[in-house]
Amino acid sequence: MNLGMGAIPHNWHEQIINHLAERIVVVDREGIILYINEAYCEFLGTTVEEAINRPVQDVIENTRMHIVAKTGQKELAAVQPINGSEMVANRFPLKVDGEIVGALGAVMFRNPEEWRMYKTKIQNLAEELKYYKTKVEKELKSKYQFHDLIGNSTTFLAAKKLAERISASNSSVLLIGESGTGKELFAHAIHNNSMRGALPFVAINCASIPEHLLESELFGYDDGAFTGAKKGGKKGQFEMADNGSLFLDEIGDMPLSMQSKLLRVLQEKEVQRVGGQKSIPVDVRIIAATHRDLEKMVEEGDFRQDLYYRLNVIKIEIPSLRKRKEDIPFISMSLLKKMEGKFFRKGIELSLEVKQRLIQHSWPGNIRELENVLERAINVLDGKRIEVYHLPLYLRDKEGEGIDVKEVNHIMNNPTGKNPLPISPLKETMAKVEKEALLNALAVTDGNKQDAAKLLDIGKTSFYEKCKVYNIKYRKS
Ligand SMILES: Nc1ncnc2c1ncn2[C@@H]1O[C@H](COP(=O)(O)OP(=O)(O)OP(=O)(O)O)[C@@H](O)[C@H]1O
Repeated sequence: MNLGMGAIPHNWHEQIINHLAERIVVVDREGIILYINEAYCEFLGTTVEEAINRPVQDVIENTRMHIVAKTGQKELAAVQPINGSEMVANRFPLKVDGEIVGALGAVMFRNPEEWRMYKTKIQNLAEELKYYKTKVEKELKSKYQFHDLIGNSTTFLAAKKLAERISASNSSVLLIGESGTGKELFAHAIHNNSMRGALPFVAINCASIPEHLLESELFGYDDGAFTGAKKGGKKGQFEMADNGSLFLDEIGDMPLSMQSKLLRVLQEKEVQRVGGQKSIPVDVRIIAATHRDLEKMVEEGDFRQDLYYRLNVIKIEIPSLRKRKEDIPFISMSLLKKMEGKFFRKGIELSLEVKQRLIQHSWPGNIRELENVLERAINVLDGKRIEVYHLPLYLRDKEGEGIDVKEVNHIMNNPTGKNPLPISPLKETMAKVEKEALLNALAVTDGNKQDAAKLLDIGKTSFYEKCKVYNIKYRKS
């Protein structure tokens, strides 16, 4: 029994081929046309008789059939401009007994109508792509402003004030704080409040990108820089952030080799794409953040000192929630208000005991953890009041653990986080407030008296004198 094409009558073959595909051409090893169908000739504006036995390059514009017939390498979905239109061609080498004997080429779309339909579809896709591209570009804009940063404690307000004051400058900013303290929010707000606010804000998490991809992510790559590289190359985050701000999150996790490259870019203010020769000038403000102790990392040789100095022009320490417990009730209520909208709920409140538990907890995950706890509670809540049994187990079990009842009560009686001033002789109150202001400024600048004086807008000498009066000997943390 004949199971191959031989079973099909010979005079059917051409019809089958023509129905199957589009426009077809077959060449021999030398690239001479052995077969070409009428549809293809019609499209080319020639006839089968004229085309047969001629070199394929003389008949078909931009063809590579003669090359495929030599190399034996197939080429799929290759875009081939013919007659002013972009055609999509598949080219296959033909092998008989393991030897290349020629090549088969098929150009998709049998007639101009089909081509037009395809073109419309592609056009729609291209438009969609453009739409999403602009959308993504818009999303490069920063989302948060200073008023989104919740907190009334003096340490938090001092950090926020410092951030507001330095927004306008072009200097690098280093945000230090535990995970979930709001470093990214601060970065957004600083950018938004600067002259660059309307320009791109690009964020990159140095810890989440595999080491081998970090360089091309930051600096981009040129055409053919590596296998799998996108045709035409790709812009890196530095180029994307040009004229705007680049937020380098988890900078402490950047490998040493990349630190040197980053330093070079910061010094020279130009990038070189991976695999590229050209230097591209970039004007980018760097806002870096980390939860790590960079100074210790420098001492231990894990972070470049010169890069640390470059980044640490303005250092802002964001206090952990543990260190501003007085903010907990206020932040919890503000977060609940925001969540009410998301969950279509209204008037949710916290029971007294819940407030106590929240104040007692040490919040290693800071505001992110608090957000999760509250969101979980809303999800399991039937009524309006969040009770202890709505909290996750690890918070429910805290009963009695290291409670400083006095502190908790003080915070509970002062839910806005603002310290009420005692009723005592005015001079005494003034002195108390002044001392607290000096200490807070020192805490924010990590003991740097000159910066602390600037923050309080007083002269250095006056600052030193006041420190002496109040017997302040601040030690770096
Ligand atoms: N002061 C704040 N006011 C309101 N929400 C805050 C504040 N700080 C943080 N958040 C919220 O807490 C979550 C974590 O904030 P963010 O991502 O900025 O922290 P982070 O310090 O950058 O964390 P990580 O170091 O883990 O990246 C976010 O959902 C953010 O909206």
